[in-house]
Amino acid sequence: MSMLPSSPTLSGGAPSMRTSWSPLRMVKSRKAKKGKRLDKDNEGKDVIVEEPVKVAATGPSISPPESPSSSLSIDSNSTSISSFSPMPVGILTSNLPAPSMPPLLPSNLPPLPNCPMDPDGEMTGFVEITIPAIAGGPTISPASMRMIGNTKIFEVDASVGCFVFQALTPDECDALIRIAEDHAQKAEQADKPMAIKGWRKLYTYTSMDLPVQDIRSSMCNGPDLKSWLMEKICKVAGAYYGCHPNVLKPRTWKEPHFLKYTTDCETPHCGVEMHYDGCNLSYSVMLSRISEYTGGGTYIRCLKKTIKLSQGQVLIHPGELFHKGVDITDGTRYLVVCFVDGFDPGIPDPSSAKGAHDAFEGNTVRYFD
Ligand SMILES: O=C(O)CCC(=O)C(=O)O
Ligand SMILES: [Fe+2]
Repeated sequence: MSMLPSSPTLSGGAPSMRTSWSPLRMVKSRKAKKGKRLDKDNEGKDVIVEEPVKVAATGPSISPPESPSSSLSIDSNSTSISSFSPMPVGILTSNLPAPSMPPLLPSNLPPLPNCPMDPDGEMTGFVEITIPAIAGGPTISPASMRMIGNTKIFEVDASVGCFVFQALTPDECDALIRIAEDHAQKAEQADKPMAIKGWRKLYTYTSMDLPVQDIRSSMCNGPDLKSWLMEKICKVAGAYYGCHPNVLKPRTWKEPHFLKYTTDCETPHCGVEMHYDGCNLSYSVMLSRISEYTGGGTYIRCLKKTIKLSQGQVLIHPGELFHKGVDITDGTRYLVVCFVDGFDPGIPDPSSAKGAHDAFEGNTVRYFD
């Protein structure tokens, strides 16, 4: 069931309040199962990761374990989510001086959109507006947009729980790229055994990865980018899926991680073949400007769509959806990717059986404010 309108229409009248929609409607109670993914351990060896599903989606009344009360409102002045896994001891080995930091962490986070859920489990307060996407990609496609708090959500397809929103500002994205590259440059210069590690292969299908946590390690007192990113994304993701943001956790210490594609090196890393992430939810924040690379985008197999995000937009999708990172043909494309566990939206991939790597086909879609 696609929520996309059949033709691109612009609703002229006032936005309609939609009360019947809820992603929870699509949630099926399923037997707990294990996600599987080929992975690399800290030493670079291949391992198969089996992640038991921690919280199955059985309905809207989920009490988060770390939540002080069952209320879904969160202190909007809080700048960190206390439940994130601490850094492993032994990583903080660098005594390099902390580089001067751009003003990345805002002192006041924007107000948290309260999870709009009434006692009967209905999502309320969503405003649905049908808008046409603006030309800019090879293909123009309409998007269904709704609000969660002050955040505009572009639903790529609600039936598979796949959506886009503006998570970071362009300045924040530029700062993150600079921080990651500074870190990687230091790693190249650093002497062993105190060496910090730069771009490296952490997963089977990607080869230029860098855990966000490493940044903190190399800066000693660097910013807790991990918590900052998780909070920014999970507030909205939690509200969308109907779970408390604090139950959403990075799958391992490697998450979230920077991911770099470039044609500008000896062994170019241009894309990622078709795969599923095997976690509960995945997010990918686009750090690069569209103009900084050609090709690229995230192809979602069941939707036959390649999504090209604008700088600062994040794509969120269930970890079971098959997708691929389409090859770039020029330039550099940076993302922050995170494999998230803790809440299973219970949305299986509706396309063919897992394991089939079908050919790239379909439209390219961009979403605009
Ligand atoms: O490049 C992309 O857009 C997707 C990356 C991805 O799927 C992954 O790292 O698991
Ligand atoms: Fe992926």
